[in-house]
Amino acid sequence: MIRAEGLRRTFKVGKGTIEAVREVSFDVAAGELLALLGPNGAGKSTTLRMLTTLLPPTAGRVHIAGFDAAREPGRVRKAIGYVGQKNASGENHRIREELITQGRCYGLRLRDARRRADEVLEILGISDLAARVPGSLSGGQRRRVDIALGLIHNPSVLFLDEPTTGLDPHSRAGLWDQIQHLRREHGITILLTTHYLDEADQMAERIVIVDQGRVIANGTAAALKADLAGDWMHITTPDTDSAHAAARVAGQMAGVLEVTAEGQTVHVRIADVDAALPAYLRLLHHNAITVTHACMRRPSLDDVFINLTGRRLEDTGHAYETASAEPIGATHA
Ligand SMILES: Nc1ncnc2c1ncn2[C@@H]1O[C@H](COP(=O)(O)OP(=O)(O)OP(=O)(O)O)[C@@H](O)[C@H]1O
Repeated sequence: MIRAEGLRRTFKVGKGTIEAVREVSFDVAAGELLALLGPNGAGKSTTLRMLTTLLPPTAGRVHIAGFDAAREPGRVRKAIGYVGQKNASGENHRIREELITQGRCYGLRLRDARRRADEVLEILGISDLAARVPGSLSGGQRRRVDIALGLIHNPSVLFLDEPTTGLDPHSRAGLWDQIQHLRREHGITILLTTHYLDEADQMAERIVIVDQGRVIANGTAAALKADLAGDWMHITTPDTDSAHAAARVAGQMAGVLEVTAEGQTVHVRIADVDAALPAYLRLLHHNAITVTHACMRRPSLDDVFINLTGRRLEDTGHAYETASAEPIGATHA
């Protein structure tokens, strides 16, 4: 449904050139929900703007719903909805009237625009806001109105640029329910960008990680974590000699990716920790090594990013907090 092939975009700034997108290629199947994740300045918004015909690529091709974006931009625009980072509705226009006006801009007859406006209000669960003006709404309500506007012409593909940024955790969870509902009940293909690692982890079917204008990973959260990070086991021993002995034992186990001894503790990165931890404890017992504490940790998407780039997502820009760490009502620039 969405195909990005060798996308590249440079910007001239003064005498220099910024390579915002160097090489981005991926596909999104019909009905799939894909999250584009990456640090600030990675090239996510630029990619989205190229996919939605708002910006011509320096090189590469875009196909949406079978149409070539360079040759048939009008048909692509009819097939897609785009919800940018800024609010799309006028401050003082009543929501339903705004929806009807924008529906008319897409060529809907008045009767159809009215019917569709009521439909999208219903889909987004905001029928009670029909007569309100955007200026009087909460952040979460406004984002729903923006998405309703993006859906007014009944697109089969929806692009959302950081739809949950600036929302409190409760509104964010509610909006995600709506986004999941759009995909599940209405079969809409959705591509969104997000800052929130845990949000991408829990909600997206597939994640494309972008860094410095390039795709560096593409897969389900579970597959990325299993392939690129591995699970961890941590065990503590009574003394450093025991820890070193325990590290040697771990080094002989199948599936081990990394072993470090730190004081009395041993950290082991390994595939399939569920099976590995009991096996490791049995081996340590067999080697007469005492264990005073043992635990395991599944990797996060941040671990995936560290393994790919050597940097933490949190350190690469601002605003890479996890959803739960953000105070209620916080906003982002
Ligand atoms: N119109 C422009 N002119 C010059 N440079 C630009 C322009 N648009 C984007 N850039 C630069 O291209 C790079 C990629 O920007 P982009 O907005 O695509 O990143 P992003 O991943 O969406 O970041 P964020 O998460 O902060 O929105 C950045 O260095 C940005 O400053």
